Amino acid sequence: MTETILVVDDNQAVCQALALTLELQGYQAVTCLGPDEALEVLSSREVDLVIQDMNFTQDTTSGGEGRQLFYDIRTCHPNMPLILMTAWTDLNTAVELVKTGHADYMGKPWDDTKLLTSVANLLNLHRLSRENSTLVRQQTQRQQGIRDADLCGLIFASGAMERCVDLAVQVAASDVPVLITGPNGAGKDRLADIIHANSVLKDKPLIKVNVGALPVDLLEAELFGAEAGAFTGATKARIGRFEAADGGTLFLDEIGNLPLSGQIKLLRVLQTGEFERLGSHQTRKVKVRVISATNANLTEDIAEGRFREDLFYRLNVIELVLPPLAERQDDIPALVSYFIGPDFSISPNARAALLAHAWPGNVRELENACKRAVLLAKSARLEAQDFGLTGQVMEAGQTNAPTASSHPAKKISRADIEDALAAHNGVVAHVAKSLGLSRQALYRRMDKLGIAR
Ligand SMILES: Nc1ncnc2c1ncn2[C@@H]1O[C@H](COP(=O)(O)OP(=O)(O)OP(=O)(O)O)[C@@H](O)[C@H]1O
Repeated sequence: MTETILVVDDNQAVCQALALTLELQGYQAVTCLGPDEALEVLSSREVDLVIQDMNFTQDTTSGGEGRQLFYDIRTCHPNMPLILMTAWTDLNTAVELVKTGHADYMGKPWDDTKLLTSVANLLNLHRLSRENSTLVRQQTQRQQGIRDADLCGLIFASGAMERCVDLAVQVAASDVPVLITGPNGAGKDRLADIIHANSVLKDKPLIKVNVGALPVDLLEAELFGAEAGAFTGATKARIGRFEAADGGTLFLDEIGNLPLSGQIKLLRVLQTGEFERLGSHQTRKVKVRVISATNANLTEDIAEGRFREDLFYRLNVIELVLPPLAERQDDIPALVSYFIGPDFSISPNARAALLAHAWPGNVRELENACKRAVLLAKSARLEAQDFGLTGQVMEAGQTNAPTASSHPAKKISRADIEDALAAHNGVVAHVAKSLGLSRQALYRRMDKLGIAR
């Protein structure tokens, strides 16, 4: 964008010379011969910088007129960058004015190079301060929006989480589908609660289905319902979760685990609201807002034919990317004090260890570590060893990969699982806990890696 510079000088020749110099540098120059005209221009069009003389009436050399114009401009445009063109008699006044900020002075006759440098510097400074004010304003608005929202007990202190929560609160107002992506235990379920709690549907049901936790053959009956006799063991008719959520919100966790046949049905409900219970030809219709979540790389699943692309775009109208805990370190102390409660505190050593840990199981792992620390603590001041942190620590300078659906969540390796199985004598509940995974997530990972159950 071309920046506009207003030149105010009672000498027409000076105006023309300055305008030419500025225009040759790509600025747009507007000239006027006195203060009244200058103030009129400033009130009627966008100006980015003013170059002004200090005296406008013949035989006046006090600089008083220039000072008056300076303050008149400042009254209406407090941050307007200004360059004062001074004769030696005005120097003291100019120096005094420059001290108020956003201003510079140039002795007459001026040096073109110095003048252009000063113009560029002031414009740059002005741009930065404008950008900064925009950021501050946006942050204040965000914080206000978040303050007014129901955060369902979510604890956070990091900017990354603030942005994520802000987006959740904003999208809550509409009824578009939201896909929450992020690693296990990072708080995707919590974010779904926030979206529902701040939506117009907040008094309607919020139904949650962990798609990954259900056996494939029961999943469709669970989602869409089944008539009696629809499959072995279905002795009576059951309504599905879509019907239960009618008028409200349905949260589909671990959506990446939905088999292809279920994906087709889900796509149809999202498009038309229609579906049939298993074993029935009667078409039913519901109005449900769908929030889904995944820790899987759905774009990879699409490329490998495991997930329908059309369904992905339906679910993913808005994507909320929840960063891993290791990428939002400011949340760690806040979460720790919440989980250990007011009767406990942590030593500086413990704090350092908690910040250095890589948290592959994210907040769930942190919550478990805190519970353990509180149980085993010998005093109210918790030490690093009370948290039992073994295994992964963040390497210096490490930043984990982003968790957008195009990037996989941090992997728990075969060796991690085998080590944990050995350490916990194969007790899956303990292994899952130590890795910060749900039992189902652990089983799925073991199956994928070919580790015997
Ligand atoms: N910011 C937070 N403040 C308080 N508790 C949190 C926060 N984030 C997560 N938790 C707690 O951590 C645990 C795991 O969170 P949640 O179930 O929401 O994670 P998730 O990403 O849905 O995990 P999964 O992918 O395994 O389903 C829960 O007990 C949840 O209440």
